[in-house]
Amino acid sequence: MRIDVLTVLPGLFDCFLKEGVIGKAISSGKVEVKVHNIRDFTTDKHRVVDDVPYGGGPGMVLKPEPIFRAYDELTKEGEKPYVLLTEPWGEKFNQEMAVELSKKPRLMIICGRYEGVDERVKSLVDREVSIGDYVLTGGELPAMVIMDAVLRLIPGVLGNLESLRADSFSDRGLLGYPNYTRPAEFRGMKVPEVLLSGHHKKIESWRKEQSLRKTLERRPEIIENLKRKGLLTKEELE
Ligand SMILES: NC(=S)c1ccno1
Repeated sequence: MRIDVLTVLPGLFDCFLKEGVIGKAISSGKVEVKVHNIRDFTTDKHRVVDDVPYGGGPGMVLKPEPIFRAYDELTKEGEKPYVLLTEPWGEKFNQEMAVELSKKPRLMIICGRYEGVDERVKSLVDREVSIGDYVLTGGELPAMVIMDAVLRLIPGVLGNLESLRADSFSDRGLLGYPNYTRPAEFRGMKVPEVLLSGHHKKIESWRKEQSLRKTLERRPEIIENLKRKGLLTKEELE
């Protein structure tokens, strides 16, 4: 997969693209991520990327020209990207969308900033995406959240596919089970005996029960939804 990011603050991505699982995936060539400074696509000597809103009002709006120039330049060759725009009022990002996006060969993420982008930029956009109902100083952090959730799903990026399977939200949207590691007792808190038993069937059923219990406690609507769709087994319903 290739991802092109358009932003006025490229430096925000430096650590994200160098460290951890994402950094390794990029350095090993499993995925390609290119961050582009929208200012590099301006033509004036002050490299202006924003302007006051028509009709008045607070703040500044990202101008269309530099973004269109960037899009035209970056899409001259190769597959056309699926274009996302990160904005607070976009479609809510979730694991289902992450899975869908992970199957695209190429993405472009336009990071909103200031009061937002000129509305005409949206003629380039396939999906406006929000990571939550709150307003940030810009769309760069949402872009990193989306890239993290999407890139980890690319085959070969996560060493152990098992951890993908055990993800929260990956089994019918159920929350993940509790995890423990050594020591077996820490400050009087013991690891559940079943996890020390070596009995894989019992461990699996304990994990399933914990996952259902946690989902029922924290996200009962997910259980109701699965019940309505007939996606819970008889045992799980008991
Ligand atoms: N909630 C999102 S995605 C956002 C983008 C910019 N500000 O908030």
